Amino acid sequence: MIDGKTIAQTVRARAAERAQKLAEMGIVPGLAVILVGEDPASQIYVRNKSRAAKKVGVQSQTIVMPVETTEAEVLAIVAQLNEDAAVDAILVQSPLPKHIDEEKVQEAILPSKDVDGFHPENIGRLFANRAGYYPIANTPRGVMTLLDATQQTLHGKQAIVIGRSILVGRPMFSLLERANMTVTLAHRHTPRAELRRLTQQADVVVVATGVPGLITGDDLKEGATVIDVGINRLADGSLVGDVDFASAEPKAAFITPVPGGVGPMTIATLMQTTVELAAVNHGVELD
Ligand SMILES: Nc1nc(=O)c2c([nH]1)NC[C@@H]1CN(c3ccc(C(=O)N[C@@H](CCC(=O)O)C(=O)O)cc3)C=[N+]21
Ligand SMILES: [Mg+2]
Repeated sequence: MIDGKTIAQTVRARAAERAQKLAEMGIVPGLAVILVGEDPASQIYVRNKSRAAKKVGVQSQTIVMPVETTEAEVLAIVAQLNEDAAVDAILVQSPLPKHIDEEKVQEAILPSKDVDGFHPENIGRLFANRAGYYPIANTPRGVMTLLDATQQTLHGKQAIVIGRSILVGRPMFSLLERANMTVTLAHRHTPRAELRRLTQQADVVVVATGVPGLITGDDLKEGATVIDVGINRLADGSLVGDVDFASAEPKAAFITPVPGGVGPMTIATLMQTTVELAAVNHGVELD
């Protein structure tokens, strides 16, 4: 079992150390989170983010806006945060209400404050495998930290990513390819039988679809590493991933639980990225 909570704690502690170093130079990393509407899951994540920020020494502010907020109003807040020297990192919680063009909002955030790594300029840098520092989406980046903690060789092995979102699948594909894996990107149009054939070959399976129980033990190769990015709340209030844990766990060499796997890692990585942006934006070199 890959213990996301413990690994997240290690990442947070390291971010706290670096934030402390910056504070000694008079730089307090600043994170601004914009939440539009009252989606209950989003409220939980945003609360978790501000809690983590407090622990790490990141100055965080959450801007809560009503569901009827216009796109222009969101863009105006983003513009204001772009100008605010105390703000190093801007995150607009997804999903936004349907009347707001999410891509337009993502593109309005300064690439140098784009803590989610969703701006096309940052995505382009990642996809093109450019050198130098730029923010990378926190969920897939956190997944790489989890894989690193398993201390296995990725180089030359096979990976499959299921789901092609900007939040997870696309950047995940790039990061695994960068680790010199052979990567397949599957999605809703991949025929079911084809998907099973592909997952049965894979050494690393990353599932990010929002379909509970999509992947079972029968879909896996013996000894696979299984990363479950899904978070699905069932009618009884329980939280499950996209992987049927009970059947997958006996076949997997490593597997992440839900909750307590990728979720806490995403938040810890967000703190890591915020501290890095503060350093880069103030021209400070961190070790
Ligand atoms: N701009 C933007 N950036 C994001 O990174 C982003 C987003 N929008 N929208 C939604 C997704 C999802 N996400 C999660 C964060 C924390 C947990 C988390 O803390 N999960 C806990 C459980 C939380 C619970 O009880 O519901 C766990 O898995 O153990 C989950 C999911 C960030 N996302
Ligand atoms: Mg500051």
